[in-house]
Amino acid sequence: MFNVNHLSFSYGEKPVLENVSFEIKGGEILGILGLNGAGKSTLLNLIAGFLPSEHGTIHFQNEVLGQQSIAMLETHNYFYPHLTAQEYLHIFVKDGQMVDFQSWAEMLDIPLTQEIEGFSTGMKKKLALLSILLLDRPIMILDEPFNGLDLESSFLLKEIIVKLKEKGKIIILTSHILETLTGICDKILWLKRGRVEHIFERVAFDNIEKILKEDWTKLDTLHHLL
Ligand SMILES: Nc1ncnc2c1ncn2[C@@H]1O[C@H](COP(=O)(O)OP(=O)(O)OP(=O)(O)O)[C@@H](O)[C@H]1O
Repeated sequence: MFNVNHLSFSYGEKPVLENVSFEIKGGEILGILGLNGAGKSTLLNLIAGFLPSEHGTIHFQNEVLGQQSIAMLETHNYFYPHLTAQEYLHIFVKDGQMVDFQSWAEMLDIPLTQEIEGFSTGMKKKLALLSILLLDRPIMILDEPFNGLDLESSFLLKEIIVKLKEKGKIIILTSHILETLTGICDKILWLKRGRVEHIFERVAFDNIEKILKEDWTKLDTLHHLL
């Protein structure tokens, strides 16, 4: 079980997350939904330990979450440009771990011997994704993993996420595409201005769009402007 309890965070004087709590079981996928600036990336960065948590607790299997339990795919991926993909991936391989690089690379269309400098955005995303798959941690955090992926890669990524779930991983992901989240998630947490507005269980997924639209007040302005 993975538990986030009463997590709050501010950038300086600016509060960004307030009293965020949720829990996920092994083999569950939690989607995080929220408008731009709602605090999704901040929440994921706190969980991954990239930001210092100030208030609240994060536990995995009844212990304070350790970084060795978690792997995160960030929205933007940074690489040393003159490494080849293969050299980069080798950084993540554990002693004795057998990896069929060739098959992975062919499946994801990653040119193994090419320097990362010449990679497109989508290729970099897939390389970063493969690197965290090699880490094989029990908790996988994917911040907008579908951004920049072509149709085939998006389809493959969905399959990968479902396989990871079947293996008992805990997966937390964000997406701005509602259908992406409703298609694969077990629960969807709606983050609104840094607070948990609602956690939707799968049975309530059909209502999400209606509920979100009721919350949006800008349509009148749009009709007025056009
Ligand atoms: N390094 C930072 N310093 C100060 N404020 C920040 C910083 N990073 C983010 N913020 C602010 O924190 C709030 C939440 O940002 P965050 O990136 O977590 O939102 P998000 O939900 O991931 O947004 P998006 O959907 O646009 O990616 C925003 O108001 C943003 O301006």
